[in-house]
Amino acid sequence: MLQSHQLTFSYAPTKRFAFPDIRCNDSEAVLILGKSGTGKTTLLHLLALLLRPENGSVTIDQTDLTQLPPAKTATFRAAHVGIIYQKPHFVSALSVMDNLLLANYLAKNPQDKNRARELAAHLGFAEHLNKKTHQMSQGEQQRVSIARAVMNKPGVILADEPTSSLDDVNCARVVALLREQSEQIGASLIVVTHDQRLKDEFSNQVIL
Ligand SMILES: Nc1ncnc2c1ncn2[C@@H]1O[C@H](COP(=O)(O)OP(=O)(O)OP(=O)(O)O)[C@@H](O)[C@H]1O
Repeated sequence: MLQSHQLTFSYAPTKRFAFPDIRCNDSEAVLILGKSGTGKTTLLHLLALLLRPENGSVTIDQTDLTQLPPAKTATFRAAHVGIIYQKPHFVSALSVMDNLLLANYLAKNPQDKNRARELAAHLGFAEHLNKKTHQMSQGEQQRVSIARAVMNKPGVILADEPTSSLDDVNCARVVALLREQSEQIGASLIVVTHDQRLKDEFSNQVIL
């Protein structure tokens, strides 16, 4: 379960954001819609504590992230939050398999090759596990991103514009996979986007 309360953030005194509260129960999904520049990525980064809010709190599975000592934040995030970025960030020197296992390592969990193989088979990139990520198409890379985000069965999945660069077929496929994976592990799924194609896919919506 994810809940934010009265989050505010400033990049500069003239650029201040006060965000609506977000609540997303286990196995549920919330779509956060907004035009370019309304602060969608900023909000997502606050929810993951990649940015520290000026005020307010972010609670994930009963832990208030804003109260965690900085040294514990990265490990908590790695174990409890799966993040899918608009453009996937991988370690280019590593294989697809090792990029997936890195998620386990960063969360201080045992490396689970079987889970990586299962996810790859289910998400349709089993034959690419030994490749480097740059040898895959954008749609394939997006599916690897989803697999990496759920490697540790996190309580929360945060997706930043997961579909904006995809065609309609891959857009529908990525949404279906995100929902299916989050329901399977009982995670809260938060998607931020300006992609109007997703409007009809989610009943819980927050407009920025
Ligand atoms: N590091 C930064 N320093 C100063 N201003 C920033 C910084 N990052 C973002 N901004 C500004 O804050 C505002 C919100 O940015 P943000 O990336 O959260 O918007 P967004 O809604 O995700 O936009 P888009 O849909 O275009 O990705 C923008 O006006 C942006 O210029």
